[in-house]
Amino acid sequence: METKNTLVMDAQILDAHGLRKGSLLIENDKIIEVSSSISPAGVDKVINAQGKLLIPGLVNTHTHLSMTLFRGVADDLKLEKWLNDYIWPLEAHLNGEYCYAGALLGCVEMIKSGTTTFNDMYFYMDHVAEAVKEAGLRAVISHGMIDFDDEEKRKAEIKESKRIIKKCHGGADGRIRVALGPHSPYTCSRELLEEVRGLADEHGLLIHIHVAETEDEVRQVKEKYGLGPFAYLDDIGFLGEDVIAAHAVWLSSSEIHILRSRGVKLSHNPTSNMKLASGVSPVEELLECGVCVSLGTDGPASNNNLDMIEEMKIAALLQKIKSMDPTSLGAEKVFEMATINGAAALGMVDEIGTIEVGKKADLALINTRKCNLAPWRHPVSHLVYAASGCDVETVLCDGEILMENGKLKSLDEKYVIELAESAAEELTSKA
Ligand SMILES: C[C@H]1O[C@@H](n2cnc3c(N)ncnc32)[C@H](O)[C@@H]1O
Ligand SMILES: [Zn+2]
Repeated sequence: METKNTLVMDAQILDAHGLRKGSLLIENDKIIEVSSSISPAGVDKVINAQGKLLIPGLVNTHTHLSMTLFRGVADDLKLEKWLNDYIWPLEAHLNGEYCYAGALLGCVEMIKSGTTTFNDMYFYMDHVAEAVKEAGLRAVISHGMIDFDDEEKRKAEIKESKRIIKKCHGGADGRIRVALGPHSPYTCSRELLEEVRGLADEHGLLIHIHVAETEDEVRQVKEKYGLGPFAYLDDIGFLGEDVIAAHAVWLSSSEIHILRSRGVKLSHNPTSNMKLASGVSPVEELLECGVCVSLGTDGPASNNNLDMIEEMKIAALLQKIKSMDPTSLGAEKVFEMATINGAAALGMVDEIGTIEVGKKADLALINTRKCNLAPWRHPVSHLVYAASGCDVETVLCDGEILMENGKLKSLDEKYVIELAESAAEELTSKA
């Protein structure tokens, strides 16, 4: 294979290890050198990063990307009503083309706001994979399985998951991995969850699931199984280091202990939890107990965007209000959640999440010379509390430049917006 070099010159480099000034040499998909100065002689492409902050591409560990199509259709509702009366009836009209269009739009939004890896649970995932491939992003994708105790549905869901594993796992030059996506303990039978555990063990795949999102869920699971959602999942032998659970809002202290001892990874989704008034996850306590908590936006119909920079700020602010203590979840910690913890949650800690030699070149450059970031003083604070996704200028994933100086390279933004607009219009007119 022909080698291709890219040099990111004179940046302020910020990752979970701290801040330093320097340059970065990329060969093909990987970072091969980080030092105070690297000569541009003989390099194929030079990115001048003077006055820019270089961060690891952000990791969004829970989303439903194609739900961009439902942005703004059902706001200001509780989860149960939102799903039952609005979202699920609309989703009954989905098809592969619509999911592709919605996912492509989501990819544009993520690239433009500095996210390079995401964990997606939805439907028609081979079409979502196509969008990820074209966009140049990295993703873990799972078919969302719901059986409501119906054996026929269970078989169909498992069959679809197996089809997606076969078709998409390792796709897009290894940027796509497939996980198993049982929706939740209140929509999936015990049999389905047990089968998922078996498949995860057999194929070495991650499990992506919603758990303990609302008080109503805890009530339902307790009524049916006599235990809280995480205690129940542990009781059936479902939990392990390969499980990434979204939300984890309503937890007992014994369940926090279970999460820690089983090595379960969490995805905290503060905006969605606030918008649906689901509750406030005890993130600070979980982190103190040694649980890996990462960050996600949830779908763009309950957020209503995919901006991980905004999500970091909301996560930090929400913990401060929960504890009524402004020292809770400071900027450094929340930045770790959006980068290295996300990488750890997805089993990619050796590949992404920090800026280090040997890791993938998944990076975002932020313009520091913006009115909302002046005076440029405290990079991690400015990133979390003052910046937004709009301040991201240049993005690389797997060594490829996906956006340069605000211009998308891998996708045609105007075309993608039009495609999604017409898919959304067609879809909502059917419902
Ligand atoms: C994969 C499935 O998950 C649903 N979904 C989207 N957002 C949430 C949420 N916050 N909680 C539970 N389910 C959700 C999608 O609408 C789809 O039906
Ligand atoms: Zn979700």
